[in-house]
Amino acid sequence: MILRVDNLTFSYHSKLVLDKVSFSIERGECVAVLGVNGAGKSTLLKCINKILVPDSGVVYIENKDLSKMPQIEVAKNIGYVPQRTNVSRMTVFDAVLLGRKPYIKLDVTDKDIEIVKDILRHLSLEKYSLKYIDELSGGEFQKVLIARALAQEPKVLLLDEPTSSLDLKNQIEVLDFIKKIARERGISVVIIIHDLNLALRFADKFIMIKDNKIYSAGGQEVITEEAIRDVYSVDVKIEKIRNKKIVIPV
Ligand SMILES: Nc1ncnc2c1ncn2[C@@H]1O[C@H](COP(=O)(O)OP(=O)(O)OP(=O)(O)O)[C@@H](O)[C@H]1O
Repeated sequence: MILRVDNLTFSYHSKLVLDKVSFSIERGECVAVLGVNGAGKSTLLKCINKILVPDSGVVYIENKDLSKMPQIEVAKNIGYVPQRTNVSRMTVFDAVLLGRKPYIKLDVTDKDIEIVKDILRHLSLEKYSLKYIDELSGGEFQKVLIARALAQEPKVLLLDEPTSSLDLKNQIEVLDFIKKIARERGISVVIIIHDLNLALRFADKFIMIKDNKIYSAGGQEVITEEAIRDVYSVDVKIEKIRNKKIVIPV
């Protein structure tokens, strides 16, 4: 088991957001976190990434208590792509190289450069290498953030709506690439994603959050018409095409 969240409770001041949330993720598994706006999904990722400190509960990475881990170790273990971020003006290459920061002692090594080049190539970002990140489109910038997190070679990758600015082709390409790299390198992925059909295509497991708690968790079987009605207050029909579930709002 790579990541274990045990009884995590978090409040902003007196507002309870996460109430005794527990789940675990195996190596190479991709897990989608689902729930309405404001359900606490981003807060959950921030607690896992030690940006926020939970009121109670423990996050374990390979059985090590995250709260006792030095920040540099956290950075080697967890890559995080936030929903919104400000990055100072730099080239795409340098922005992705920043992902190597936890590993760089004195100088950037050939290995660091190779890793960055390889990821840029895989995400079709090579042509933007020397472009400044503030000259990119929203979707291109989102891909750079994903590339930076992958350059970190984390054990756990946390993605907060990483494809929200991407066009359909890029959404599929980027998610397929993340899935492939997760499988090959045994990276566990936790992704917040609003598009249920994209989630069904990408994720091995699903965690549905409602009223500060986990409503249900498991494989595709937890994505049912009833569950979606309960969690999102929306009526949908679930069909199967080529044995894959498709969610259709009715
Ligand atoms: N810094 C903050 N201070 C106080 N309340 C906050 C803060 N950040 C988030 N909240 C509140 O906590 C709740 C959970 O927010 P969070 O961003 O985790 O939800 P979410 O499920 O990720 O939503 P979305 O799908 O809209 O991104 C919301 O009610 C939000 O208003």
